[in-house]
Amino acid sequence: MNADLIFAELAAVLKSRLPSAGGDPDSSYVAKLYAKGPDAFLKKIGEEATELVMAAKDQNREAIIAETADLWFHSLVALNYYNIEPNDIMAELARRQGISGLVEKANRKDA
Ligand SMILES: N=c1c2ncn([C@@H]3O[C@H](COP(=O)(O)OP(=O)(O)OP(=O)(O)O)[C@@H](O)[C@H]3O)c2ncn1[C@@H]1O[C@H](COP(=O)(O)O)[C@@H](O)[C@H]1O
Repeated sequence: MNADLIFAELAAVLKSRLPSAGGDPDSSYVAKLYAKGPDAFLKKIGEEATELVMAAKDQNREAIIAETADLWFHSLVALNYYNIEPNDIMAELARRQGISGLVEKANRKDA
């Protein structure tokens, strides 16, 4: 299993679900979300994040995995809508590699 490939393949499918690409809300969950507008998928991100927190509080491993998948999926739906590629997030994480969060925070101008 190759995480990069899975993200890239999913991103390509999500692109095809945009209204501009002819996504059909009658046959596609993602196209239905896009047809409803950003509030619909942004609300799902909030819901899935809450469900992940509850799964973690319950120490339910299977639920943590499932809810994280739901959260990542709906986040990718949102990223695609805003024309941001999964690779853009990977690049940001790569940029942060090796920089302690404590050091980064201390160096913020407004810290
Ligand atoms: N990875 C996913 C994926 N993960 C979760 N979901 C859907 O997300 C929805 C929300 O999950 P919930 O557990 O919150 O279910 P719910 O409360 O009944 O949902 P709501 O009615 O509140 O929206 C469910 O309908 C899930 O099936 C997904 N739907 C699609 N994908 C991927 O997206 C591709 C395109 O999907 P379509 O656009 O539907 O063809 C698929 O081939 C998959 O690869």
